[in-house]
Amino acid sequence: MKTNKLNKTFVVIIPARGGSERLPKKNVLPLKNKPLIEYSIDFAKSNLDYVEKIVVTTDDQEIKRIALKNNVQVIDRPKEISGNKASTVSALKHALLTLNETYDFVILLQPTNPLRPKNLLKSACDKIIEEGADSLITVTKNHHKLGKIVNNTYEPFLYNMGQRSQDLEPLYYENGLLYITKRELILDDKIISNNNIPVIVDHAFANVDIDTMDDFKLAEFTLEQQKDE
Ligand SMILES: CC(=O)N[C@H]1[C@H]([C@H](O)[C@H](O)CO)O[C@](O)(C(=O)O)C[C@@H]1O
Repeated sequence: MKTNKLNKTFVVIIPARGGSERLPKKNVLPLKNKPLIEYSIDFAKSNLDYVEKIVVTTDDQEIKRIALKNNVQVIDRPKEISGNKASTVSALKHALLTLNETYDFVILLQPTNPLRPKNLLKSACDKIIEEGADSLITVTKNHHKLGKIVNNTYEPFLYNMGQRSQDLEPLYYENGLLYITKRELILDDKIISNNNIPVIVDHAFANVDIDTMDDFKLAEFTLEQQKDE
């Protein structure tokens, strides 16, 4: 296996089920004429100085065809772990156990987060190695004043009504852009552990996480805006 400057091996795994419910066939929907999954494949390919291998795991023939056309390895994801309740980690674990090679870290790229800042993967890999962590997750600062509805009444959550937003305790959301996890953790059915580190992403791309047609339209809009900058 070739090694990168970090002397660790990274495999990118892109899990792409065929049977999305809210937005049918979402992983292959054309975003500006390119199937959604190709954004993650291309992103991984632009980082081949860090990444040893790119793998798509899928139960779907069309996704398989697109992945093969892009020259990446395909792992056939068994039906039992391809339903709408199947966890992402079960697909990653199956892929790792199916591959003949052993890698130090898995980089998970979700096809539903097609837009990522250019240097995200390299800076995240550098960070997890520098800090000696076993897992890494990308997050973004939340700018909403969140609350709960209890007994038909709104209750502010972790703030007081009228409190200035600058004075609130910062909260972050999981943006889904990228995860890095040590092989052993995945084999133990975990994507992040208590020893994880966050990478804070402050970029419009972090708002794009596609579950619905509205999310898809936001992706189109965000991509269009970015082109103008
Ligand atoms: C690695 C991981 O846990 N992925 C999960 C993602 C992310 O939590 C989300 O994309 C973050 O924005 O959410 C799901 O797609 C979802 O909510 O249906 C389930 C999926 O297993």
